[in-house]
Amino acid sequence: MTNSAFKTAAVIVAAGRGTRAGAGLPKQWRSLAGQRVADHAITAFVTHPRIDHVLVVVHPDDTEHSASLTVPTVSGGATRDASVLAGLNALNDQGFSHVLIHDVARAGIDASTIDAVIDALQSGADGAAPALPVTDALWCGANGVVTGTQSRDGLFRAQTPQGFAFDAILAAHRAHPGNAADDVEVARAAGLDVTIVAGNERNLKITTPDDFARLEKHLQNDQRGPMDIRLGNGYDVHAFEDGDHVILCGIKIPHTKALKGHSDADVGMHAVTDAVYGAMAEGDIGRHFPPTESEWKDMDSAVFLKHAVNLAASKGFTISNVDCTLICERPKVGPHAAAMMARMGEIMGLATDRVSIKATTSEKLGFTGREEGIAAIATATLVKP
Ligand SMILES: Nc1ccn([C@@H]2O[C@H](COP(=O)(O)OP(=O)(O)OP(=O)(O)O)[C@@H](O)[C@H]2O)c(=O)n1
Ligand SMILES: C[C@](O)(CO)[C@H](O)COP(=O)(O)O
Repeated sequence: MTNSAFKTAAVIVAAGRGTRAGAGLPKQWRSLAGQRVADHAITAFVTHPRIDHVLVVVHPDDTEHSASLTVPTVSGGATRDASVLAGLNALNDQGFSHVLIHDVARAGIDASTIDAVIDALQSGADGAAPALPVTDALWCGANGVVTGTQSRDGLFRAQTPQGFAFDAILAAHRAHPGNAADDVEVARAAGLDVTIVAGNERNLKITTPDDFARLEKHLQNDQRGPMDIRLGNGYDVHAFEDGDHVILCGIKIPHTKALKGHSDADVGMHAVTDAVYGAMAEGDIGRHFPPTESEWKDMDSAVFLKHAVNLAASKGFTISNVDCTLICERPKVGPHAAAMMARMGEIMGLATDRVSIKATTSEKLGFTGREEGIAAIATATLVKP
């Protein structure tokens, strides 16, 4: 069959009462991730480029809800079979070569599953439907006790949309006595072969109250998009002045000079703090703690780093790692590096294998080589899942 002769309708059955989903509004009219269950399912077909027409089968008592649908509707019957047949009868003689029959309750239906069914039909299959292989062990049971086991070999969990040549499935439904589990059963009773295509876990059928949350989780995961990964860098310099110790990455180290600064002049911690701010495009320490404000005089720089870490957490970021290089001839950093990593990890709530503190000299070149001060450079990685 050429593509021009291939004209596909979708029948979405939505006339059930949803009794297993709990009391109240039938499940198809309840809200899920910002829109009604029915709207999720219908939109997937209406927006699909290979679906030419969408018909929704609704319950006559639901006009208050179905009136706002933007696709044609017909009234369903007392059973799923009867509702499907009502939909097929309504589309008869309208030139559709094929039809996809879908449960409105499978609101997570995605375009690629619809494509897989249509691909199989275009390859010449009488019928095609998505399914997932059974992966759990299967038991028989009675009165809360296992009475036997059942092989799962060759067993599948059937999904919709189930697609068929239009005239063949209409004739099959008209001839069927009723009470079929699905349209594949009806088709097979009429001698049609049905191809299995890959199903999808998010194409679950909302049946019980828990299924709303399960499907919502799938939809949210899909909407979440790629992980947000940010890198920030920080650079700081402090000059030496008279004194007997320096504070580097939170550790007091005896030295022949001190570092000059408004706060405790912890050049390493400042570089890391600026890297965290930088990853969020949140400026630097000076923006959050202006040196013109006396309250930050001689301040423990842990206050600045904690502020940056808390700001990251409030924006949903986790700090994945930080790496800081101290640039100085003296004091020697190596003997203190482990204590520095432990202290920085403690402040940031990070394991020590995510905090790297290392040092280099500048081979006696420049201001660090002349021991006029210490420089530090840092990188931070922030991740939002
Ligand atoms: N008389 C019926 C019965 C069911 N369906 C539709 O068939 C699909 C699968 O049925 P099911 O999940 O069993 O839905 P309900 O019949 O609504 O649920 P319940 O059995 O819990 O009442 C649903 O999209 C449902 O709306 C239908 O159109 N007409
Ligand atoms: C059609 C179906 O969704 C395929 O898995 C399923 O058979 C419908 O079953 P229900 O008993 O009407 O929920």
